[in-house]
Amino acid sequence: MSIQDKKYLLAIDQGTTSTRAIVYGENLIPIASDQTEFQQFFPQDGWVEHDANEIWQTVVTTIKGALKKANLAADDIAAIGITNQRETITLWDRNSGEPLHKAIVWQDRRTTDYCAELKKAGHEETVTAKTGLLLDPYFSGTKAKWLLDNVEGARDRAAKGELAIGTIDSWLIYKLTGGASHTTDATNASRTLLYNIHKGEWDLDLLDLLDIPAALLPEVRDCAADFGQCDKDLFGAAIPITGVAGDQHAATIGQACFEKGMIKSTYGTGCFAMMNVGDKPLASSNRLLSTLCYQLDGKPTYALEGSIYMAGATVQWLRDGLGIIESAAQVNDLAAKADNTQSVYLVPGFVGLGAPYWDSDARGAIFGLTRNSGPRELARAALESVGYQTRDLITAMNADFGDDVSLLRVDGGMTASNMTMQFLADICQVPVDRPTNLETTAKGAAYLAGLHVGLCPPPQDMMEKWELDQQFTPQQSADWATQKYAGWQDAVARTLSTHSG
Ligand SMILES: Nc1ncnc2c1ncn2[C@@H]1O[C@H](COP(=O)(O)OP(=O)(O)O)[C@@H](O)[C@H]1O
Ligand SMILES: O=P(O)(O)OC[C@H](O)CO
Repeated sequence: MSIQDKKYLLAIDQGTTSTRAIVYGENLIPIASDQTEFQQFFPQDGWVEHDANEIWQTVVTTIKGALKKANLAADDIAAIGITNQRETITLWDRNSGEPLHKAIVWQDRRTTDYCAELKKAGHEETVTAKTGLLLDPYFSGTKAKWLLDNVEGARDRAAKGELAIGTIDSWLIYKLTGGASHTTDATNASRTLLYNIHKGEWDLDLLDLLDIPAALLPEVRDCAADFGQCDKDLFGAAIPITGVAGDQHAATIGQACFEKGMIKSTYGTGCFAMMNVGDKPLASSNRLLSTLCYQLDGKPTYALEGSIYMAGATVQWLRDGLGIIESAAQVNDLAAKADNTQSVYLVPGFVGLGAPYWDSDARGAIFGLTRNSGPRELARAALESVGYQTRDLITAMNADFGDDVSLLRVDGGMTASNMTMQFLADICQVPVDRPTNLETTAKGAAYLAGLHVGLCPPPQDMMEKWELDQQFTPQQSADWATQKYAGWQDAVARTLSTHSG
């Protein structure tokens, strides 16, 4: 069958806790999917690792599972798109394809001291100017250096050209193509701390600073490009891989935020807000990240990003840590019964605070408890913390962008909570739009793959096809929002590790 006769696309969504494969039919309608979780390793306090081989196996089984459920053969698939947890890094042997160590996950804080040393030595300004990022252990570069310094023999073997390094997309492409392609896309590259977002290339000064040999790194391509073909022995046909983007970038594409000023916010475990800022990078003066939004036809489009570590994960804490609910969905009924006269604030700094505070040493705190406070007020405070944190990001984005955000597109598991979405609209004082398709990440990856093989229309058409499920408009006054938010700001100030009280 020639590629023009094939109607189906397949997206791999390789996330932090699970891997999903989704088969799409015409007009990007999902027709079958398969999902599997994999093990999280916590070898020390603050360390988080994944077994790259296990991830690879989950990709193989979910692809086979999704094809089976769709009743299709590999030969029916026109192209594969890959989207992935970002920043997580793995080092492997180029010949055997075996990892030398477990992958170091984006949440891992083992390079905190090294980042502090680099900051102290005055390197942050240069790093931020070149990459748009901050000297934080979140990003891949310092993790890559840790691997080279700590895996026995890695530096020698790297010097001999025997090793390869890459983010999860790059690892999966390598495995899918039977070792034929060591590539990545510009969005994933832009999260490594090694990629110059202005020049669109690996930055030799930064590679030098972090002591990482350039020969280890993958070749960087557009998001819709030829990344190689699957080894036909894997699924029975040599399916081309033609779309790749980091998960938050793919969600921005899946939400059709193709115009400057459009913003999406994804509420899963954490929350990641991304604003399309057009064809020039916008340096943040408010501790946001300046990053790639996507790159098509060799032309980069840039974004401002705010990353929050705890959104739905705070609801999980109510369930698993406090035991006051049995399922995430129950939080809504509980919160709906909260006493409106109480002002309880929960600052979810369980693993530190992300944007715009970037305080690794802060820890969670609850303020405003009275003798009448109980599970109901805590449930409401947990949901509201998501709204307050989003207002933090929007305030920073408005200041950086120079124009106020007028609409927020949302997606992710937590958007099922109408109460959270209404509070989000009220506290941010902007309409919140929830689309019919909440699997925007996988959809974005499938779109990129389809765009390259001519199965998907240009971005403008995608914007017209975006479908609203429900809009939440602000029901409270701006004064109400300002007053509630002032209480949050006070609570955060008292939670930061620099607070002296
Ligand atoms: N009805 C709900 N109300 C509030 N939170 C919810 C609800 N359903 C799911 N969640 C939260 O959403 C998160 C799951 O969203 P998902 O997008 O699947 O996350 P991820 O892709 O990061 O694993 C969980 O942390 C869960 O606590
Ligand atoms: O896998 P997720 O959905 O938790 O996303 C992780 C982000 O890409 C980390 O930057």
